[in-house]
Amino acid sequence: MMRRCVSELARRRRPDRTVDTLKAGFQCLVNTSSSVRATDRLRCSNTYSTLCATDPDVLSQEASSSEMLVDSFGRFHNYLRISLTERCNLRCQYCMPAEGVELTPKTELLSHDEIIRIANLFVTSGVDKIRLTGGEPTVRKDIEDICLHLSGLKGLKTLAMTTNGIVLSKKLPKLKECGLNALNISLDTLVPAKFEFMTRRKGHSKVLESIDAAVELGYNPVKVNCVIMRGMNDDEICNFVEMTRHKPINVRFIEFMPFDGNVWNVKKLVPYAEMLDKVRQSYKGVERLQDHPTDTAKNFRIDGHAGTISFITSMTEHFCAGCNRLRLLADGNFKVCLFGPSEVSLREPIRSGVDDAGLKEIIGAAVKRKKAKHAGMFDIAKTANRPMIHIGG
Ligand SMILES: Nc1nc2c(ncn2[C@@H]2O[C@H](COP(=O)(O)OP(=O)(O)OP(=O)(O)O)[C@@H](O)[C@H]2O)c(=O)[nH]1
Ligand SMILES: C[S@@+](CC[C@H](N)C(=O)[O-])C[C@H]1O[C@@H](n2cnc3c(N)ncnc32)[C@H](O)[C@@H]1O
Ligand code: SF4
Ligand code: SF4
Repeated sequence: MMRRCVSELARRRRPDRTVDTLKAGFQCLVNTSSSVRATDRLRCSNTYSTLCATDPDVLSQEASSSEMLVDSFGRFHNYLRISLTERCNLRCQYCMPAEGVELTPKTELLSHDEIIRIANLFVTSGVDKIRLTGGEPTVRKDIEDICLHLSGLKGLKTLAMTTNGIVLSKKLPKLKECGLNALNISLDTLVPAKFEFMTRRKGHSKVLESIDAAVELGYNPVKVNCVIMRGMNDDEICNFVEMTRHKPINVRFIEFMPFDGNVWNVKKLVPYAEMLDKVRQSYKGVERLQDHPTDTAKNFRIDGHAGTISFITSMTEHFCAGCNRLRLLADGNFKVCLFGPSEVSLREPIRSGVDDAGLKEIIGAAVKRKKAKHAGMFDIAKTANRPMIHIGG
C-alpha cells in the first residue's frame, strides 16, 4: 500500500509541482500510516530521495543543509522561531495569568551575541526563515540591531516578527530598513473595551494604527492573528472578515490552545468547522486556497475581497505532518515542539565553551527526539508545559 502511494506520487510528478508538495505528501503518508514498518519507511525515504535527486532546488538545498535539521520522520526544519524576551506590554488572558509569570534573571537570558551566534549556526545549517517573537519582541531596546544582524545572515530569506502592535507603528520604518520583511500582528477584537478586558491593558487604537502602517509600508499580506474564544469574541468573526474586503490583509482565526496559567477549557474552544460555518452563512464565494505544505493555516479567499482569511486549527485538525518549526527561547532553551515539554539548554554549553560542532550535536539529538505529532488537546491540557508568553507561539 505504502509503496503504491509513493509510486503514485512519482508518477504524478510534474514540473509545476514543487518538491515541497511532494515532500509533504510523502510525510503525510508516513505519518498517517500506523502500519508502516521501519523497512518500508526507509524504502519510501529512498524513493523520495530518488524523486528529488534531479531537482536543482533540492540539490542546492541538500548541499547547504544539515542532517541536524531533519527529524526521525524525515521532516526538514527550515524555520526557527526566536523568543527575544519574556516581557510584554500586554497581559492577554489566553497567554498568561493575571498575576504575571516568573521572569528569568537577566544573567540567564541569552545576550545579543549569543542569539546571533545560535541563529547563524541554524542558518548555515539550512534554516531560511526566522521569526522573532516573545513576550513582545518590540519591547527589546536592541530590536533594530538584532534585525540588522539577523537579516545579514547569508541564506536567510525571511525575517519575520509576531507582535502585538502596541509600539510598532513608530518603530516599523526603521525595522523595515533593518531587514524585517514579514509581519504578523495580533488583534482579537474590534471593540476597544473588550480589548482592555482581554489584554488587561489599553492600546486598541495603537494596534489598528500599526496594521495600517504595515500595509502602507508595503508588507503584503499583513497577517492579523485573532485567537477566538467562545463567549468572548466569537461574535466578531464576520466583523474581522469584513476588514479583508478593502485591506490586503490576511486575518487568521486561531483555535484557543492550552498552556500553563491560561485556564484553558474545551468549552472556550471554538472549533475550525464552526468558525468556517459562521463565515459561510454570511458570505458567498468562500473558496479554499492551496496551502503551502508547511503552513500553520488553512487559507481561503472570498469573492471581491482584497484580503484573505485563514484558520489555525491546532486543536481540531493539527498540521504536525508538515511541521518545519523549531524554537529558541529567551533563556536559551531549545524546544522542538510547541507542546512538547522537553527542552534542552543551549545557553549552558555555550557558556561552558562548547564549539559549533558540539552545539550542532546537541541540537541534532533534540531534533531526532521530536515526536510525530502533539498528544491531543486533552492530554496537552493535563501536561505541564510553560506559559505561552515564555514560548512565543
Ligand atoms: N500547533 C502549532 N501552532 C503553531 C505553530 N507555530 C505557530 N503556531 C500558532 O499559530 C499562531 C500564529 O503564529 P505566528 O507567530 O503568527 O506564526 P506562523 O503561524 O508560523 O506564521 P507564518 O510564518 O506567517 O505562517 C499562534 O497561535 C501560534 O501559537 C506550531 O508549530 N504548532
Ligand atoms: C505568544 S504571542 C508573542 C508575540 C506577540 N506578543 C503577540 O502577541 O503577537 C504569539 C502568538 O501566539 C498567540 N497565542 C497566545 N496564546 C495563545 C493561545 N492560548 N492559543 C492560541 N494562540 C495563542 C498570540 O495571539 C500571538 O499571535
Ligand atoms: S499574546 Fe503576545 S501580547 Fe498577549 S500577553 Fe502574550 S506575549 Fe503579550
Ligand atoms: S504541535 Fe509540535 S509537531 Fe505539531 S506543528 Fe506544532 S510544533 Fe510542530
